Amino acid sequence: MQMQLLPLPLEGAYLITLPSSQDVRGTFVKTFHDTSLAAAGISFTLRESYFSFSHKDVIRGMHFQLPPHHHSKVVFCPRGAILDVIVDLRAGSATYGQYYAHELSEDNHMAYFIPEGFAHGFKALTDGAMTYYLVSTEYSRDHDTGIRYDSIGFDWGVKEPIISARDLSFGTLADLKSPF
Ligand SMILES: Cc1cn([C@H]2C[C@H](O)[C@@H](COP(=O)(O)OP(=O)(O)O[C@H]3O[C@@H](C)C(=O)[C@@H](O)[C@H]3O)O2)c(=O)[nH]c1=O
Repeated sequence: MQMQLLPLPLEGAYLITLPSSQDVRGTFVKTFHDTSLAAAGISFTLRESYFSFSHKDVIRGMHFQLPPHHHSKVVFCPRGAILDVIVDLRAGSATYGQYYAHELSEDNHMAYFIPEGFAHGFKALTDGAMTYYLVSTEYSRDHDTGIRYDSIGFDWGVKEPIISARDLSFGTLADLKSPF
């Protein structure tokens, strides 16, 4: 089962169509295939994996880890649906500060490959939406940070999101001095 990687306008980021098959028992979905990523020039070593469940209209983000614990991630949504957003934070990048948004869901079997130097966040479109991560570094509390979700120029389509106090405490994209 090869994966189709669609290059995004933000260089190095991809949308992946996860290969799937259905039969009388249900659905089978492949979530990671090293050879497919390598064919796109991506070297990814899995160091940590986790998932969250979110109520509808929860926003989590926009998160990243600081160097030297910065990472790339594969993100997908095995249950429900999320509106997933990435922002290029690479100093000197032609698309610095630009975002890309796409729905990931249990129905479309889409995933992101998010390279190092990006912030990531999402809005849950359904109750109990599951967000699943494969990550290339381990969690480091002292390096885990972010920028305000509402400072990236993206219309999240929700007036009063459910969001953590930590996510509301972040600085803005405009005030960020890129660590990447
Ligand atoms: C991310 C993370 C959190 N934690 C702890 C910290 C805290 O007590 C609890 C919940 O953490 P958070 O509130 O940061 O969870 P959450 O807001 O879901 O964090 C996630 O957000 C999205 C947008 C991402 O891109 C992920 O990489 C991750 O940062 O889990 C870990 O132990 N390991 C981890 O890898």
